[in-house]
Amino acid sequence: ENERQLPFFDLSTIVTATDNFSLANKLGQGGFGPVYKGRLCNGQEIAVKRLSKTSGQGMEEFKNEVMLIAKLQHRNLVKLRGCCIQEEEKMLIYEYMPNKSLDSFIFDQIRKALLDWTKRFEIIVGIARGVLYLHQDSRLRIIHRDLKASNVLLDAEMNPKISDFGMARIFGGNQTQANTNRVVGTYGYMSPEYAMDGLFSIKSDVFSFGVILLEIISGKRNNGFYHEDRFLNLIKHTWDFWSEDRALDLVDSSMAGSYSAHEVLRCIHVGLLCVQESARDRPPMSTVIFMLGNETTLPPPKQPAFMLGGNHNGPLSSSSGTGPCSINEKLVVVYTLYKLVGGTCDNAPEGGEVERDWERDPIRNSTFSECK
Ligand SMILES: Nc1ncnc2c1ncn2[C@@H]1O[C@H](COP(=O)(O)OP(=O)(O)OP(=O)(O)O)[C@@H](O)[C@H]1O
Repeated sequence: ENERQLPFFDLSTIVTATDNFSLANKLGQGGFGPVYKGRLCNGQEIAVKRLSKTSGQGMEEFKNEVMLIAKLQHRNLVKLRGCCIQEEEKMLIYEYMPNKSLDSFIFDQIRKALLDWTKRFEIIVGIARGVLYLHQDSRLRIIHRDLKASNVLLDAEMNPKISDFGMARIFGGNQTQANTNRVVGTYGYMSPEYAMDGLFSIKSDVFSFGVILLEIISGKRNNGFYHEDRFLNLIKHTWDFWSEDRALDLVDSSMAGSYSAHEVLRCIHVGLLCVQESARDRPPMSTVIFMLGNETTLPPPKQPAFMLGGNHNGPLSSSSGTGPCSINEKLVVVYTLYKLVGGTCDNAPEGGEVERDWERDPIRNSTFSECK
């Protein structure tokens, strides 16, 4: 029992559990490194994230962060069971989620049919509750910073569980610069103030949540989205439909019309409130949950931030021939274009919540300011 409280696993335990990190057990490759499925000798299934060796963080810091994060518990968070450290190797051990990630359902032509409206609505509310816990209810106040459909895993009952929370802290340093592909793959979910100015706050998570919500309803990715031969993104698409009073045209056709139009419209409305251009206008997660579950009058959404998605073969590819241009180059282009067509740039989140990547103290990282 004593051992169970310590979240440290022996390397030999993990080697046995994963059959020496066999290819057959590899679940996938994320920006932090490969992930393996494992089975402990008591039969419990685990997922092992083997961190690439680029982390600059010391072992003691790493252990401390894992101990803090492992204490967070909520039915909509993937449980971090602990870690395994051996010389230069660092691994994170999570509970295993048999249904993989949300993106493997909502963007898959066959599997998306398994998600009817009731289930999709439950998933939306579940994600919202998980994020609220991170923002408000846990001992540590956590801004996730990388909320996206592939970071929402599904358990055996298809309950959504958020993963990868606390990675900024666990991984140390600036996680978004750990891997370029990672950034490119993720920025369809980034709020404009985070993408452009490195400002993150609970409101940048709200923005990402709004994108996931719209993706769940439409079955389309915010990035790399084409419509009638035009490169569009889902946010712009939603806004256009909404403005033309035909928001239901957004709904994933695999739901075959069997949904409550009233509920769907309300959800789209909430999604649009979450992706508003100005962080200040976006509701906090507590309000989001209230709005999803109650018949209150919602304020009209203001124009969202129209960021183009993360398709680096898309119209913003570098022409230099030296590989894709940097994320910031692309975003500057997009954002400048956006401003030229009349968007405003009043993006500063409320005072006190604004944090800048480059000003963060990597140890006493304010993403995790302790709550009283
Ligand atoms: N606890 C888990 N249970 C089951 N599968 C998991 C678990 N954690 C991760 N996976 C799977 O492992 C793969 C890699 O996951 P990971 O979170 O590292 O990367 P990602 O979300 O694809 O990208 P990123 O690192 O940018 O977040 C994904 O296919 C994911 O579904």
